[in-house]
Amino acid sequence: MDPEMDSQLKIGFIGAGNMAFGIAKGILSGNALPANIKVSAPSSRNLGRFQELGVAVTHSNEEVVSGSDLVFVAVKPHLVAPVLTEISEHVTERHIIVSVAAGVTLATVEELLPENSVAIRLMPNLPCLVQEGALLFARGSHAKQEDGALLRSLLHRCGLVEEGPEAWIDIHTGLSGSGVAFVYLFAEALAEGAVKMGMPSALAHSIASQTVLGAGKLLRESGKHPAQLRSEVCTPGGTTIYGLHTLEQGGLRAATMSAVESATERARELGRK
Ligand SMILES: NC(=O)C1=CN([C@@H]2O[C@H](COP(=O)(O)OP(=O)(O)OC[C@H]3O[C@@H](n4cnc5c(N)ncnc54)[C@H](O)[C@@H]3O)[C@@H](O)[C@H]2O)C=CC1
Ligand SMILES: O=C(O)[C@@H]1CCC=N1
Repeated sequence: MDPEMDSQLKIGFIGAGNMAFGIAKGILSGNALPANIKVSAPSSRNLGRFQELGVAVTHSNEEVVSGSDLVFVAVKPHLVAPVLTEISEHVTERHIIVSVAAGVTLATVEELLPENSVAIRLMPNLPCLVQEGALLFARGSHAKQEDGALLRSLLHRCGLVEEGPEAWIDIHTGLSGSGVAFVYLFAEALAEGAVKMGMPSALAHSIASQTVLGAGKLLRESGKHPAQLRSEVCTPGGTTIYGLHTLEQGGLRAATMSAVESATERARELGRK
């Protein structure tokens, strides 16, 4: 989409939580204008920070739908059905409805919207806030390639945006939607290890976050397999291989694989509700 169109598209958010805020911030760092964005939530609690972005806020979901071309549904998964039921009569063929709810399938979304509605399922993650998200979307049965292209263009400043089959969305939820929390747990443990060895906590946390950032940036920018980079850090008989041996004994690799598996299974379970 050309930047001109990008700046004219009317964008709505139903739900004013952490993920809506992350996507809104990412979008606003591109060509979208705050005046073209409207957000709804039942209480004013979370709306203040959107107002600080210059975005219009309301308590009416209907108002968001009526005034938008593309609407992100960013409520908790169990609220998607009641919200779609509520807005359904206001959804027309001009709308693109984008659900970011974990687990909720395109079939469920399409069933609750008028026939032939354009629906897209998107799984973002919280680093959209700093334009380093990892987002995967799948198009519903009436969403054309150009609808996907429009969404991709809108989100391009949120981070890496990929399209795939719907079956991969739950996996991406475990890998990346939830995966960021797994990385935070690891970062916390790194820092706590340093605190245990006598380093002041603030410095340990600052160095741990820079270590995660630097490792991630090098991994992405080098395009190397993580095992290759890991071997480049390891001096034979040096410190790293001793530490890695301890991590393997603690089952970090198996535990991490199981974490992605559990989160994926949970997303699938949420989708069956
Ligand atoms: N937080 C994250 O890292 C990620 C969250 N998601 C998905 O995003 C969705 C939202 O998650 P969060 O932002 O974390 O939740 P949150 O609890 O921070 O936000 C939910 C928002 O929905 C609003 N809301 C509640 N009932 C509503 C209604 N009837 N109409 C309009 N708004 C209503 C709440 O006031 C709140 O502002 C979930 O479905 C989750 O699966 C997806 C990827 C990552
Ligand atoms: O925990 C959750 O269910 C959501 C989906 C991915 C990240 N947060």
